[in-house]
Amino acid sequence: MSHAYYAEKQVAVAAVRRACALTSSVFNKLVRNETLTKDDKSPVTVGDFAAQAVVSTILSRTFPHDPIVGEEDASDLRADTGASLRERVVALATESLTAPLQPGEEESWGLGPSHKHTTEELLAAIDRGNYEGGRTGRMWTLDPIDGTKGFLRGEQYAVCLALVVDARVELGVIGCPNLPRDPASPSGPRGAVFVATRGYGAFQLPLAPAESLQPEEKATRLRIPAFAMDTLNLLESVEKAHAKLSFNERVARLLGVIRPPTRMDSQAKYAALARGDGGVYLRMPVGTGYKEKIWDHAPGSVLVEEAGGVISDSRGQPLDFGLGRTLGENFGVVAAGKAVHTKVIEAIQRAKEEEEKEEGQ
Ligand SMILES: Nc1ncnc2c1ncn2[C@@H]1O[C@H](COP(=O)(O)OS(=O)(=O)O)[C@@H](OP(=O)(O)O)[C@H]1O
Ligand SMILES: [Mg+2]
Ligand SMILES: [Mg+2]
Ligand SMILES: [Mg+2]
Repeated sequence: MSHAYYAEKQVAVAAVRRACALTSSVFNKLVRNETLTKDDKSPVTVGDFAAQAVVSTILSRTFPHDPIVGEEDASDLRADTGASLRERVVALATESLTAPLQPGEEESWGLGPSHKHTTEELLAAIDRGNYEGGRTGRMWTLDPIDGTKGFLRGEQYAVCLALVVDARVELGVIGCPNLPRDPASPSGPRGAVFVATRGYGAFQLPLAPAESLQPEEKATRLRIPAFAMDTLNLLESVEKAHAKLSFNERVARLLGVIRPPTRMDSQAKYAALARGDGGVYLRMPVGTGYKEKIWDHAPGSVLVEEAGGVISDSRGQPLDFGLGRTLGENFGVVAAGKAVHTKVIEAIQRAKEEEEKEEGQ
């Protein structure tokens, strides 16, 4: 097989799968048995750091010249006060990296029982995520746990990785350990990986590598279906501090949407959209001047586009992944199937006018 970025896709899927196994095990070992309440936020911190160490280690072996824009850095772990956290991160990352090779993985990726990983190497791997981003060249962007709050609640979160080349997202991988495999059976088996390479479509793969000896074999191609306004619903953030949900309500009313919104943490929202489980991703800024991070949208954007959808800011302008670690000026994010997207942008305009009128009274 030799489609564009095929090697990158194989590595990225494997890395995200390893990181998903790690974060699930952190949740089972540390969160569910209440270690969290004793030691405040550290379980998630441990999960974030260790997952970033694992993905970055794999990328540094396979694509040593590619910089990484990652959410986390190791400064807290290097501090004297970080000693116990550091030990746990090193143990978790080592356990994950030295687990037996899975189908499709190679020992030269730094994986398997024969490899040693020193503390300094793992901290350096985390710190490789410090790249400042930019308009030209290749770079990866990594969110080791997207939807931290969802992770802690045992709800949705995602391990997210994208390859950006000259400010264009070419490849996106989103691992969703808690997402139902089949949206038609919400209480059925959970866990899936979503992958899109630009020009080659969007796919859902099994979370467990052993279930897909040939990665394409068990892949389901994703297309956003056409929605009528009475079947449409909004996909939105759980956290009120992350998005202006009252504005979403206004937009839904103007669109004639009847179904209630689906609230879900993380880029699992983009995965749901890509497979037709919800018709619009709508995220409006809350007015605090927060700048959206590229790792929170890069993988989701290519997934949605390859599923036949459109993603833009709330004025219909493309998202710009070439500005650095953030999307710069924040005017929200809208993603949907083509026809619906146009209607949502219009409705947002009307909703803004409505809001301004009310505020002016
Ligand atoms: N103030 C503010 N405004 C907007 N967005 C913010 C804000 N603060 C955080 N974040 C980012 O939101 C990421 C979580 O994804 P969502 O907001 O889609 O989900 S949810 O809010 O948790 O339901 C979350 O990603 P993680 O930190 O990886 O969990 C943040 O990057
Ligand atoms: Mg995030
Ligand atoms: Mg995160
Ligand atoms: Mg975070």
